[in-house]
Amino acid sequence: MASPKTARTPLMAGNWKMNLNHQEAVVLVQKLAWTLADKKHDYAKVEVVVVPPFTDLRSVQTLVDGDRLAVKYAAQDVSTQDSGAYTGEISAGMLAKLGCSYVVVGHSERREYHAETDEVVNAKAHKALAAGMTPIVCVGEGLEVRQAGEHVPYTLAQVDGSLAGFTPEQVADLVVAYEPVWAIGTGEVATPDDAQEVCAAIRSRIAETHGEAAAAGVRVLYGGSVKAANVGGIMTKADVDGCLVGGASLQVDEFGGICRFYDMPVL
Ligand SMILES: O=C[C@H](O)COP(=O)(O)O
Repeated sequence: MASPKTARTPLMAGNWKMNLNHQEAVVLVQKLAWTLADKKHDYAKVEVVVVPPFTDLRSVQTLVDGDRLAVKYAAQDVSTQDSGAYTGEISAGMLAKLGCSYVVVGHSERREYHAETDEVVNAKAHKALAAGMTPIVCVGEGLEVRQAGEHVPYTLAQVDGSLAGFTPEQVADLVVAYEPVWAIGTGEVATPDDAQEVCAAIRSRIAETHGEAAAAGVRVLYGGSVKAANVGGIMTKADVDGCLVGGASLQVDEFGGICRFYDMPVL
């Protein structure tokens, strides 16, 4: 398949989940920017995205704008609705107004604790894109599915459902994050070959459903216990274009190291 990895800009996204208040958020983003500035980080070479809780976004926006930082930021979720009587929901328009570049949709914790189906994830991804943000569409199997050897078809079914109704041009600009649930927050990182197997299958499926150009453009991330120590090996894989990082993104040195993956040992 014609999908040279070099044509895609690596993306490192740090999903803070329900951690850090708005003051702590500002401190972390400042420290991250300083750490990367010390290394003369080229943000055009590796995109850096933080994904704070909703309550932190305005403070992060103020810092990023005020200090003209190249760090981008994203939301962890978005409503399927535009406005109205949906208590607790946050619309894509609100997030776009705050300057979010990306929106994570369909994270396994949303799928598990909030019963989000592929249909809901798909609706959220469409809302994000319509508002000018890039969805980071999460997919991935649980332990039982993995043990049954069904992880590839299971994940591809999620890809099909979550990407329904997008044009090939839209898919080319999307981000898909493969996160095997058994590797999230457990310390059980998938091997680089495990990550490559499913990320390659996702790209092949997109080639079938949306064409070669979409497959060549779409960025496929791996997520699940990524750390500075193991990112080097994961990023050698041809179909892994970056990482969606949880726990390690709360530590500046860890996440800074992950963003500098090409300086890290390949284990
Ligand atoms: O969104 C991030 C993933 O859930 C991975 O989390 P983790 O790096 O803590 O395993």
